[in-house]
Amino acid sequence: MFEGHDTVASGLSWLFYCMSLHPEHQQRCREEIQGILGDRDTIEWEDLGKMTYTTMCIKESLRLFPPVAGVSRELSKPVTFPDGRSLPAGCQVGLSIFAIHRNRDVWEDPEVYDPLRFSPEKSAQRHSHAFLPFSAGSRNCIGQQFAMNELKVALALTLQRFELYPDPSKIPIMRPQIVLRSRRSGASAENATS
Ligand code: HEM
Repeated sequence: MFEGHDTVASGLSWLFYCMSLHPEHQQRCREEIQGILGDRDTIEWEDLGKMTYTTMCIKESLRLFPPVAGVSRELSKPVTFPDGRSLPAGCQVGLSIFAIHRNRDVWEDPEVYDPLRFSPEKSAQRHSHAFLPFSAGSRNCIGQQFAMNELKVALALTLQRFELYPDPSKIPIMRPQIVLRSRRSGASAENATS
């Protein structure tokens, strides 16, 4: 349940929340999706690769609210850091994905939701491990492509029908468990056609 379900549920909840807070990005995604789908209410495989702005919005949401906020590893060999400090083999090391995603040395105004950080040009300038929602290395997430596709499909079909608004009476409170949850929903939806 943790790997395939709770993670996507967390990612989707925070994505809806980000969209509700940023109607301009929400509308740009909606227009992109309408341009791809036209009158269709089903999504074909080829549609997914065309959702470039939507993908940037999803990534920015995964940066600010990584469903898996941290991972841990047991060192199989000693590690020496650039500053000369080192850790011996056998150490348990915790890695905060949440903190990496908000590192001021890497991300300008890290608290700001800005999908354009994930434009191809800006992404190319960044270290490959600056953005790690699916971890990295040999034990990274085997479901990441599937997860991204689920998020795209769910967002596309939702934005086609609904407008998302923030709910000020239910501002979410982050609750990092194994998966980053919220105590409250944070957003509500209204039929986009009414
Ligand atoms: C937004 C959704 C998801 C996120 C953020 C996510 C994140 C992660 C992360 C960070 C890890 C590494 C854990 C670690 O290093 O200890 C992981 C592992 C894993 N994920 Fe995902 N995941 C997501 C969705 C999925 C889906 C949809 C599936 C399956 C269809 C899946 C299957 C797995 C499996 C099997 C592992 C363990 C891989 C291994 O240990 O070799 N994940 N995931």
